Amino acid sequence: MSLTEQKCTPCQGGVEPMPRERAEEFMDQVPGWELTHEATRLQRRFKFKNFAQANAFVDRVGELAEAEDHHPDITFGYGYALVEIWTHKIGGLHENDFIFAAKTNELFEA
Ligand SMILES: C[C@H](O)[C@H](O)[C@H]1CNC2=NC(N)=NC(=O)C2=N1
Repeated sequence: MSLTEQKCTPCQGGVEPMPRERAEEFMDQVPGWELTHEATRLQRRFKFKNFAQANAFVDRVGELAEAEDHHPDITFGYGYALVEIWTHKIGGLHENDFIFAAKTNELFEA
C-alpha cells in the first residue's frame, strides 16, 4: 500500500525510532525530502512564487496535520516553506513521518 493511502497512527512512545538504514529505504517514496539531525528528522524546502502562496500551502499542511494528528514544524516566508517532521514521542522517525511527508508532497502537487 502506498504511503498516501495510509493514515498516521497514534504513537504512544515506547517504540524505537526507525534506524537510518530503514529510513533510507523509504526515501524514494518521498521525493524532495532529506534526512537531517542524524537521520532522526525529515525536512523539505518548498518553493513558491510569493508570500501568499507559501502561506496558503502552510494553511493546507496545517489542516493535514490536524486530520492526521501528526504535526510538523514549519518555517515560512516570501517564496518558501521549510517543513520538518519527526515523532517527538520517540525522538526520531516512525512510519507516520513518511506518511505525512508523502501526503504533504501530494498537497504541493495538487
Ligand atoms: C496522541 C497524539 O498522537 C500525539 O500527541 C501526537 C500529536 N502530534 C505529533 N506530532 C509529531 N510530529 N510528533 C508527535 O510525537 C506527535 N504526537
